[in-house]
Amino acid sequence: MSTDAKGAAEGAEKKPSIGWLGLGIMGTAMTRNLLKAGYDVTVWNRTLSKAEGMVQEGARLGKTPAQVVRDCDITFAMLADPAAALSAALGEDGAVAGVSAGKGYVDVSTVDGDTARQIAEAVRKAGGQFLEAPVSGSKKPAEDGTLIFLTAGDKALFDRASAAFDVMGKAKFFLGDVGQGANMKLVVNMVMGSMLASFSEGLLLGQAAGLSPETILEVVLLGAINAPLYSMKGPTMLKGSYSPAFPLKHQQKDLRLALELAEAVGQPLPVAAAANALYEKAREAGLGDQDFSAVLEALKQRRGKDGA
Ligand SMILES: NC(=O)C1=CN([C@@H]2O[C@H](COP(=O)(O)OP(=O)(O)OC[C@H]3O[C@@H](n4cnc5c(N)ncnc54)[C@H](OP(=O)(O)O)[C@@H]3O)[C@@H](O)[C@H]2O)C=CC1
Ligand SMILES: O=CCCC(=O)O
Repeated sequence: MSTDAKGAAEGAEKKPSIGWLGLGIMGTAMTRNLLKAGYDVTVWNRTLSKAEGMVQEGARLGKTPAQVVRDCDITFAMLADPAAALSAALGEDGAVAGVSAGKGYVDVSTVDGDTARQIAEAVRKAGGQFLEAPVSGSKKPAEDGTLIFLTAGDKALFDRASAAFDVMGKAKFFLGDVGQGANMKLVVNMVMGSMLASFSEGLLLGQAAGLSPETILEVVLLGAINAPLYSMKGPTMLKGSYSPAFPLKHQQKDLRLALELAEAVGQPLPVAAAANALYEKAREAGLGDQDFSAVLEALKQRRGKDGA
């Protein structure tokens, strides 16, 4: 076959059918992009109404995670936390019950390495392939198809799922054995949580000292500490607007998981531990479903309470 003919044959290769478990902020946007790219997608969500919304947009409805896996070549899971990922994979009528030889299961939720390894073991025992693939990037990159996939596990599944990753993302890393994707994701989100907590402290310190928050933001964005995070979140934080792109409860979960990883590998993380305590307070104050930038509000509430 000539190179051109081979290229055309590869281009015409049949797309794998895709299963999707979890239609929250991220899962909804990612599924939508797969549908737009012409994939045959079957969805399941714990709360049925969200899945029905995707059916209106062209997806098929799966009754249980197990049925989705049975009906599809590759199933992705985008679920809240380790408990949700384990329940959808290993619970009654969970995904693993539908796994047989050749099935692929890609968990894109942010979980810890132990959770990913438990699911990997069960999927492989049932004859399937497993890949963890947590993502860097939030609601907007999910909508724009510019996420960054941090994958590890079965390389053959990475290759089979690559075209779908390219629809949903702008970059993909294969990091080796299961657990390394989770570890990379937790490193990134630990830094991010501390950055926004520190930025919030800067805003409040400056304001308490008589500076304008708008000018503080302007100076930050011009200098060496400028980051896309501050230009994205800064303006809405100044307005006190926290419509969730990345819910605060998930940021606190990621700090908690990073601290557990730190304990396991013997690496002290005093800054992340302090940030985690602040996000915990924010959750206690009822801010868990707001964007994680609402950590600013938790700090505001502490003024005058900490002997400051
Ligand atoms: N939002 C973001 O910016 C990013 C989030 N992430 C990570 O992606 C994952 C999903 O995030 P996001 O979409 O924002 O979260 P959401 O809170 O919007 O959605 C969570 C999803 O998990 C489901 N779920 C929760 N608990 C259970 C359970 N016990 N059993 C089954 N399903 C459950 C929810 O179902 P139901 O609708 O029934 O509640 C929903 O589909 C998280 O791990 C998060 O840390 C990663 C990168 C960016
Ligand atoms: O896990 C959430 C990541 C959010 C982001 O990368 O902006």
